[in-house]
Amino acid sequence: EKYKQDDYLRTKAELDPDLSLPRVKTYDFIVVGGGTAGCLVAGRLSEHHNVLLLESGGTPVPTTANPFLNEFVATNPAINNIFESVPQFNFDQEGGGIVKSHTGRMLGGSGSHNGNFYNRGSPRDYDNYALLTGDPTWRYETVLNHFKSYENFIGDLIQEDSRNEFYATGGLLTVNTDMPPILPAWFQAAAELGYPTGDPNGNQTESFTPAAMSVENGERESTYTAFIKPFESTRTSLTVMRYSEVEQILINERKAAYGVIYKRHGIPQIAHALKEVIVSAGTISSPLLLMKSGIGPEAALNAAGIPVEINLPGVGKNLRDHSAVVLRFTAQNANPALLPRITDMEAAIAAYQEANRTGFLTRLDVGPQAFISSSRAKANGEANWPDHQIVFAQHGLIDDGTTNVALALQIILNRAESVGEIGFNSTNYLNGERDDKNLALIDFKLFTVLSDMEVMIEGIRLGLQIMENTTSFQQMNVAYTESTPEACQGIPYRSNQYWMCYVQQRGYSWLHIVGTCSMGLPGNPMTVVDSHYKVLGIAGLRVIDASVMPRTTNANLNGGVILVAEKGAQMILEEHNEAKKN
Ligand SMILES: Cc1cc2nc3c(=O)[nH]c(=O)nc-3n(C[C@H](O)[C@H](O)[C@H](O)COP(=O)(O)OP(=O)(O)OC[C@H]3O[C@@H](n4cnc5c(N)ncnc54)[C@H](O)[C@@H]3O)c2cc1C
Repeated sequence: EKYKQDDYLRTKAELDPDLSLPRVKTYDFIVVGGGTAGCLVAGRLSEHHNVLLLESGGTPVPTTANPFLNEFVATNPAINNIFESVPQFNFDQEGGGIVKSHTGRMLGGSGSHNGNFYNRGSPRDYDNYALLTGDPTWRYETVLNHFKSYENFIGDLIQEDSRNEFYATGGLLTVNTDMPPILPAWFQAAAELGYPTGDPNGNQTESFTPAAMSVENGERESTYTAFIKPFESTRTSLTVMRYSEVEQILINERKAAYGVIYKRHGIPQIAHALKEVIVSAGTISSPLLLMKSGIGPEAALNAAGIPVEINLPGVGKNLRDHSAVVLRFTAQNANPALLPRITDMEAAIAAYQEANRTGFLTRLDVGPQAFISSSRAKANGEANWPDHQIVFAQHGLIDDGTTNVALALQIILNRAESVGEIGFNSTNYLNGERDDKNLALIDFKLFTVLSDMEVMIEGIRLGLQIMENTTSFQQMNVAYTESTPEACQGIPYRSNQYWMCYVQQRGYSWLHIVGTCSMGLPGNPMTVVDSHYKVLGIAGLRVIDASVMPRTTNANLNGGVILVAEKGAQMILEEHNEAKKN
């Protein structure tokens, strides 16, 4: 609230004396949304062009910097948009089936409140994008150069001999490895079950791996801290406007985008773009902004009374997500060397506050992890393209004087075949509603494809094996402690039917949503943008964020979104430099 008030006073002083008429200012590029993708794109383009970045939130609060405190910042409505889904019937039934998606509303976006897990995904994910778009530059061997250009990889590796091929230092965003004391036990469990060990990035294959994190010296690295914050006060070609909500993209009679209408602290403003408007408002708000501007499925636009600029039926469709369940355990004979806990909180905080931060609070609060190929993946000839992920977590981090330590495994289905959508609430729109939270009809539809449920149950069974059937964890006397959901009472315990019921009751969205402005082949009716992110049928307009990814990657998403943004920024710079030369 203080940040907002300070920014409001600055805005008022700047716009005084005339607050009644919108100002019109002109830039080369306008970037809508300063989240994971938008901050990188605005930062990179402003190295060469005059750029306006419009973000509906403000500067991230200091609490966002600590990797351990993400749960306190991820759900606070002052800095997040909290969207409610339409009722879901295949998961989250114990929670009422209304899923709350909390996406960051601040510079850095969801990358300023997320868990700091950093995974690129599988090379096969990008090879698949090349197939889906018909553009070979999406193949991993090519996008690897983009990963290397923005990453500053300073972490340890399990496969040290792969360092030169897959990693680079010198990029603006630091990536590190989290090596918790439990890692050797995790790897031993892998060996007992016949799985290899490896690294999560580089060349992800079926393996147990450490977690990688976007953390430097104990502080969160986001695209805001890496690409905007260090340059904002000195780079005159970069203008960042906070608390600035874009309401509409301006499109002329030649079907070219030439600017945006936005409200800065509620004060109407207009900005014009000489070159391009780039929408980076995230998987929920990007399709909504397109629809508010007349770009989307004709029927939905007609129902809302919005003049149709172009009929693109794919806008809001193809919602893809990671679906998850958690299994809880207790280590009844925990080895404190492997599962250390904080015995002195003040000492832990003091260690964190040293110039060279050390200790518990510099680490991730979850990890290590495993990437597994299900029997469905194997039957599809994709043994080398894992489709689920298992993430270990130690809870109860503060020592309570007992040897009992709470543990959990998250089982995540990363390459789900179930497809959802984001519809447009035309009734609310006709009633004058413009807030995305009241316009989005989010329908995840997770687990609507039966084989997704089967893969999830396979993952659950593997999770139980890791904890219950390996000497590694049995030495700690690990026991499964999750209660039976009420709706599943009476179903034979641990049968497939039981786990199906369990998933329906307690399954949840991992909030790694993509695909609602999907890249694709031009002839595909679901395609919204081409492989260069250009909106079909409208000149001067691109979408660059998670919404253009046609499928989720096989891992936490942020690394993939940063890649999408870096590739986009390089493409735009090349195209406009070429244009200048010509
Ligand atoms: C709770 C949560 C935890 C996650 N944890 C992880 C993790 O540990 N590791 C990982 O890799 N990934 C994680 N993710 C996923 C990852 O953070 C997101 O996929 C990624 O940040 C999406 O980037 P984006 O640029 O598409 O959107 P966002 O980062 O969400 O950015 C969109 C931005 O646009 C702004 N905006 C929206 N509408 C407008 C408008 N009309 N005008 C102006 N501004 C607007 C928003 O305020 C926001 O800042 C998590 C996501 C969530 C929600």
